[in-house]
Amino acid sequence: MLKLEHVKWKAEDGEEIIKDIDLNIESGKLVVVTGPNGGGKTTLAKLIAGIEQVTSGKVILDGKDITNEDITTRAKEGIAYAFQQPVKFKGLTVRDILKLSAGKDLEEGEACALLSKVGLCAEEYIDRELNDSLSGGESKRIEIAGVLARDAKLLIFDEPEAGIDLWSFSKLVETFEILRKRNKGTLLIISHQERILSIADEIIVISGGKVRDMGSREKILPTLFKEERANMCPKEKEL
Ligand SMILES: Nc1ncnc2c1ncn2[C@@H]1O[C@H](COP(=O)(O)OP(=O)(O)OP(=O)(O)O)[C@@H](O)[C@H]1O
Repeated sequence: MLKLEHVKWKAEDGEEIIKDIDLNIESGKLVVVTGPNGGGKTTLAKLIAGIEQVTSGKVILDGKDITNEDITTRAKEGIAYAFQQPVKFKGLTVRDILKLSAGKDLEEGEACALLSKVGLCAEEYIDRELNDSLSGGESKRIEIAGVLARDAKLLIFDEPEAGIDLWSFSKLVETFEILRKRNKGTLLIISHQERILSIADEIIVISGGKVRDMGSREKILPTLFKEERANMCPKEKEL
């Protein structure tokens, strides 16, 4: 469903951050993108969602070349993206943002069900304003609920575990598993979390702007941490 062909991205200073990435992601899969900090995972997700535009190469969604389409058009084509650092919208309530994300009026019950999927008590949060009074973890969960509200073909979550308490995280992992079972759309999750890696159909390891490895969870997981160890500097290994 999603194909990247020779995708490269250079930052403004000319440094090549994404170096010739080819990917083929099948429909209905739960794919986890992992790898060391600074490896290029978020940049890759932004290139897929259209937040950044590729320097060269192609992005193809369901056979359609969307390389030159902007973020709004890609959202209409069915790509939903939950930022690593959620965006705040002063003046809007949680209910407003869920409606906007869904692109339709939501019944009270539907909005509450979305909040419950991310471990938030709807009664307490539905009329809260999206301002600085929300904690980082609360904002993050509301942002994820917004992405879940979208009937998207490709749901991208950037480190959904970041700042989320263990109970809510378990709830979120359950939600990811339910979404996968429904086989409705593809989930692309950037994560370092073992619990998320352990439910992946496919794992893609990104490091130094390249795909270092990819394949089924059974193939990748046994060697994943050994490889990370091999990449450590000698002093670190001695610890
Ligand atoms: N706009 C930019 N200008 C310059 N450098 C950038 C820009 N965006 C990202 N980078 C650099 O590109 C590299 C990859 O960043 P990216 O955020 O994609 O990594 P990541 O794998 O998601 O890391 P993490 O696991 O820490 O979230 C980093 O070295 C980062 O500093």
